[in-house]
Amino acid sequence: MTRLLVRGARILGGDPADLLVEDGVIREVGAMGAEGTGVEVIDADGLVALPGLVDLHVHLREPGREDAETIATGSAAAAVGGYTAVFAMANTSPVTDTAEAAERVLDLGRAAGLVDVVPVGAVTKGLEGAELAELGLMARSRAQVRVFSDDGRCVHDARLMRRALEYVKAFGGVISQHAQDPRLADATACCHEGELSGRLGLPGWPSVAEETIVARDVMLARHTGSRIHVAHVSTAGTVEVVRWAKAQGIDVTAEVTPHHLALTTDLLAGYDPVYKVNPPLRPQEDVEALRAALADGTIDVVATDHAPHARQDKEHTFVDAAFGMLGLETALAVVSDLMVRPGLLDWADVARVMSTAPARIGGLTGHGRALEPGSPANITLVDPDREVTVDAASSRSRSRNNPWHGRTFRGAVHTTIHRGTVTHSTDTTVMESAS
Ligand SMILES: NC(=O)N[C@@H](CC(=O)O)C(=O)O
Ligand SMILES: [Zn+2]
Ligand SMILES: [Zn+2]
Repeated sequence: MTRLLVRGARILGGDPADLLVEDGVIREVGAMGAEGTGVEVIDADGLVALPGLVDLHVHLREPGREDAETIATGSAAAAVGGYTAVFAMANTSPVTDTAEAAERVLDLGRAAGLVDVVPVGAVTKGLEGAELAELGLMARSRAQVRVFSDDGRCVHDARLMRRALEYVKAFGGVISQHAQDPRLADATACCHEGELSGRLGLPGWPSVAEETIVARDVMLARHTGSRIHVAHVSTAGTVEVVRWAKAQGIDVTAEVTPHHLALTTDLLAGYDPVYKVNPPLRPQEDVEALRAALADGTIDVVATDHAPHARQDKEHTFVDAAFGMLGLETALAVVSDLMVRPGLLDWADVARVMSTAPARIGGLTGHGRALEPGSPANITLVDPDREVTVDAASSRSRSRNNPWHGRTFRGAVHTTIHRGTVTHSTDTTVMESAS
């Protein structure tokens, strides 16, 4: 029997307690005596214990672009970031649009063994936006797909979106929408449309291209009685729509990325493609609205949209570079520094937005649970006072498109425990007591 004792962690930032883990399950929580023999002990004095983090939105690139990331390297980055489960988007090659493809992602995740890798199924075949994929077969497969998304592309055909919502309702699924009206923001659009895009001569991506799709989708969710999730919200107007829809009782949830909470469009002035991302970085007013919406619960989740890209795809002129940036290893530090330190969120809120809510939205029962006896031992220990300076070169990701290189954050993941096994630790004092 493998036993692990976490000594004196502040549960959700509250009172300290000991957590005893046996065979992948939390057995006891409280004040425990001497550990006895054969117990691995983690001294968690001063650390905060959260339920293992869950990321609703990552790109792991396997199959097809293993030069940018694999399920194994992405899982390693996830463990470093405090994650115990990640939802792997379907925009791989081939696309995850069949039961077999979804099961393959699941199996590769299990083989890597560091986090639960949960496949997201495509909404439409080949992400082409023309014909629904095999949603029911993916749902009934071993992978039990519950989240469907054409992420990278918008499901822009209202009739298809309506059908998809009706379909997934039958098995409690959800559609995660990449909201980008392709007529208002086409594939070349790469900079928030405003004064700066004009000055830089970059094709503009107006906020309204996101907001109109979200407005349409919440009405389709109301009409169908189904569930919609808005991926990577980037504008204040989208926040208003989501707030209104929730007030109507519409079943909508929303996520924000660490980069949209922290970075603004003026970073594009140097034309550095590391800041090229979809949706684009927005002005400060939007960033502030996003922070406020996360704090007041209008936005449910922080998801990274971890989007690794190989050098040859990213190191181009701005207009030719790929969209996307890394996020898994740094998300908790960004949220700690930007949201917890100024008092916009407390650690119980972080547990909600980075674990409980994403697990619930994605239908994962083994994650996001209270740290109490009987729960699976998915636990993240955070050192709220540790300062870390991000070094892109030391990333576990296979890619280097890291927008945080050189930045210092206060608050860092200390240890990640996945199903009772330590998958990441910054602590050299983790020890096995003599048996
Ligand atoms: N976010 C991005 O800029 N890129 C994502 C796709 C996406 O999330 O839309 C990718 O797959 O690289
Ligand atoms: Zn997207
Ligand atoms: Zn994405």
